[in-house]
Amino acid sequence: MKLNDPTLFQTRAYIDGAWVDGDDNATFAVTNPADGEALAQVAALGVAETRRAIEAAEATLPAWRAQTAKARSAILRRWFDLIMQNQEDLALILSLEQGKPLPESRGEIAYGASFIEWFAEEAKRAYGDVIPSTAADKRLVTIKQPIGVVAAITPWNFPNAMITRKVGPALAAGCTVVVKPAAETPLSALALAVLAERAGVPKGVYNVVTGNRASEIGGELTRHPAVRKLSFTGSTRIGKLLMEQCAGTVKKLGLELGGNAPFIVFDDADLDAAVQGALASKFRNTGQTCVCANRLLVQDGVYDAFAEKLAAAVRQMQVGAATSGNVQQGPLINDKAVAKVAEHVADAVSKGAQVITGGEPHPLGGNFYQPTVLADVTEDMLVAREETFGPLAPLFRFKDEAEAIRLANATEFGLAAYFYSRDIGRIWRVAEAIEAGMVGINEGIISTEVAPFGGIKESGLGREGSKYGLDDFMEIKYLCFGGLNS
Ligand SMILES: NC(=O)C1=CN([C@@H]2O[C@H](COP(=O)(O)OP(=O)(O)OC[C@H]3O[C@@H](n4cnc5c(N)ncnc54)[C@H](OP(=O)(O)O)[C@@H]3O)[C@@H](O)[C@H]2O)C=CC1
Ligand SMILES: O=C(O)CCCC(=O)O
Repeated sequence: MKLNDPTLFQTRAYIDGAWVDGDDNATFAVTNPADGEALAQVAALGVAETRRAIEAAEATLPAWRAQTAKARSAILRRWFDLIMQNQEDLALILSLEQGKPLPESRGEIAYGASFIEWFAEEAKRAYGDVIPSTAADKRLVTIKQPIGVVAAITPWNFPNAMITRKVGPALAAGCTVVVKPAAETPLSALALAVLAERAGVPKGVYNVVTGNRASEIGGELTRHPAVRKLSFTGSTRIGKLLMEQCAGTVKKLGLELGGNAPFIVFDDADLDAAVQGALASKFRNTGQTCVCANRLLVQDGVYDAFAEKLAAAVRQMQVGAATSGNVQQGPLINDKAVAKVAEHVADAVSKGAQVITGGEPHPLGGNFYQPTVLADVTEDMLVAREETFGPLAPLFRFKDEAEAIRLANATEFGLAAYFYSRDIGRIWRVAEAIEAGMVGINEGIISTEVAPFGGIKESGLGREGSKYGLDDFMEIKYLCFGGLNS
């Protein structure tokens, strides 16, 4: 890996401002999903080291939260500047461990940095209230205070931005953090730690516990009473498990879990715009985002035309390794991910779906799968219920608006949804009827640091980013001042 600044490449965990090995010196391999090449052996930590990280975060909490919001903001701003100054190196590390094409990785670094910049600004706006009193001799006031030590467990699909979207508001609020990055992608988390240290984040405020025994690290993070909030992005199965584990110490929870996003194309849609939106939403990060369109619902009158246009565009997509030039689709993260796409395709085809394009592992082999479009997909197929998390666009057919809404909401998930229409009445009706935390209307890309990201139903709890994001890391304290008449 040829970096402009080789010191960004770290393989030891970062606890209390020091780079550390696991107590037993164990390591685990981080590989490039494009070719299986070993990139690094990274320190594999366990329960004892996790506890030390929590204790470091606890010890430094009083000093960090005592700093003025302006002082914390200045440090975060320097961290943002350093991330952007090192965008190219960070993007390369990210692409090699995660697989997304370099331009997408550059985009993720800028997106990730934007949360640090945004919360550096929001740090200064954690206002309380003065509540009109119900008694003449009392004054009622609220203040906001940092919740305490935060644990963040992050996924491999956004190795940078899922950390900054949690750590930015936590640090801005005055919390300290222990991050456990996904075992597939710890190098991006460690590179962020190098820059945090350089920016002046004090020791113990940002800790990174690397490891490949997630249940041990997660067990300690959810058990330890000093951890007051757990922020998790990942699968619904693990989110539910962590929720149970947090019950014992009643931690506050932020959960960004799975989705099953509908992408609806009505008869009156601008079809070319809908195709562009579908490409962006479905195939971003090779289909591996929780807000990726999972079910494309297309109205009868435009079904064939949309299918043809989408398939033509998908056939043009270049597939390859992240660093191999003009590619739009990288490898999937691992062989399990490839197997899930293949299972969804096989199940759909066995029940009558038609492959319009793709439908097979890519000739490049390994973790590459062809970008795929399936037609005649129906509700009894696996793709209707499960998140594929891969480059598969299944086209369902519907007759009218009521059926579209019924199909869209026929899922336990409620993260993102998208629809294309030019009828303003329909736009309002559908936007209000859809059960999702985020709705893209004539738009396939909805993520930005200034808007609230999060889901309803089994897609999670809380909102990240935006003016609401800071509150999730703060407690409201009510102060009742009495005795004013004496
Ligand atoms: N909402 C989203 O953005 C994401 C959704 N997913 C969905 O989940 C599916 C499976 O992906 P997968 O990577 O297995 O997702 P997981 O939920 O298993 O992993 C996400 C994070 O949780 C950690 N983790 C796993 N098990 C535990 C545990 N028992 N205690 C504490 N932490 C734990 C992982 O660590 P480790 O890496 O060490 O196992 C990782 O850091 C995907 O196909 C996709 O459908 C996946 C990733 C992100
Ligand atoms: O898949 C995820 O969990 C992260 C969503 C990426 C985004 O913020 O758009």
